[in-house]
Amino acid sequence: MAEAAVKPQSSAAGATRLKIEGLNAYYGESHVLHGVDIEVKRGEVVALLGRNGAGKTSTLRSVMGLVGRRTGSIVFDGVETAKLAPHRIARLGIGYVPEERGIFASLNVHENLMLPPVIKPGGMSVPDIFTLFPNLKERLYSPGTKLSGGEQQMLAIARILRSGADFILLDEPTEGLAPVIVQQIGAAVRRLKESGLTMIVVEQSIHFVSTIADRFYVMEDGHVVDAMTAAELAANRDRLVTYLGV
Ligand SMILES: Nc1ncnc2c1ncn2[C@@H]1O[C@H](COP(=O)(O)OP(=O)(O)OP(=O)(O)O)[C@@H](O)[C@H]1O
Repeated sequence: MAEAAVKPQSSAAGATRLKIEGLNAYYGESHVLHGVDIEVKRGEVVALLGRNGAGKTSTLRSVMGLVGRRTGSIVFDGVETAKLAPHRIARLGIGYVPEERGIFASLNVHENLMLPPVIKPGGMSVPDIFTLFPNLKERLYSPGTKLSGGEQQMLAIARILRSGADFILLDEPTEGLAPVIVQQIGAAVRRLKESGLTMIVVEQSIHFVSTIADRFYVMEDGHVVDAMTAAELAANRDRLVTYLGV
């Protein structure tokens, strides 16, 4: 990837980009998040771990404003976003890659790639995207239906990078993918981090995120029950495995 592919913001590295405090979220009558507290600093890759139904996806959706209702505080780059509409939140530079990937089956790779509007200057150029994910260049005119799971995941990430988002929410990016593709996604995440992007990655297993994340939060029953740094991971692996039931 060329150096200018994703321009790091000028503000100091290590400053807080996202601070979630006392977040509660509801789908209709269903109260799914119960006081989530999470902080992400500039340039970090932060993993959200937890079993099925722990509230990881709901946390990402709350950051984007995509849950029915949310209370508490979600400050992004100094802006309180808890009451903002999803399109306003996206324009601040937050990009969401959902678990289901959302590739349009009837559109080809190029059309899918060009679909989202550019929301912020400094997004990745198409040549740089092809350097990051060469598979996409080879499949440029293949329809969405013909793509493998790995190609769909790469396209879903690429589409968000082109939009100029520099804070990326990745929901279970490796789900159902072969080990060799998981390695490619991991390498891409590391390169994006080197370019200055900040990311939250949701996963159910520690295997993938232990190779990419700086810090880990563990969720259970709609709130954060544990947190650790990458340096603390090895000493706490047994505890993590118990949380995750693996
Ligand atoms: N649209 C919805 N309507 C009602 N309840 C929901 C909805 N989406 C999720 N939930 C509930 O919210 C809780 C948290 O789900 P969430 O998807 O955030 O968990 P998760 O940790 O991401 O798990 P998964 O890996 O299964 O996505 C669960 O009890 C789930 O059943």
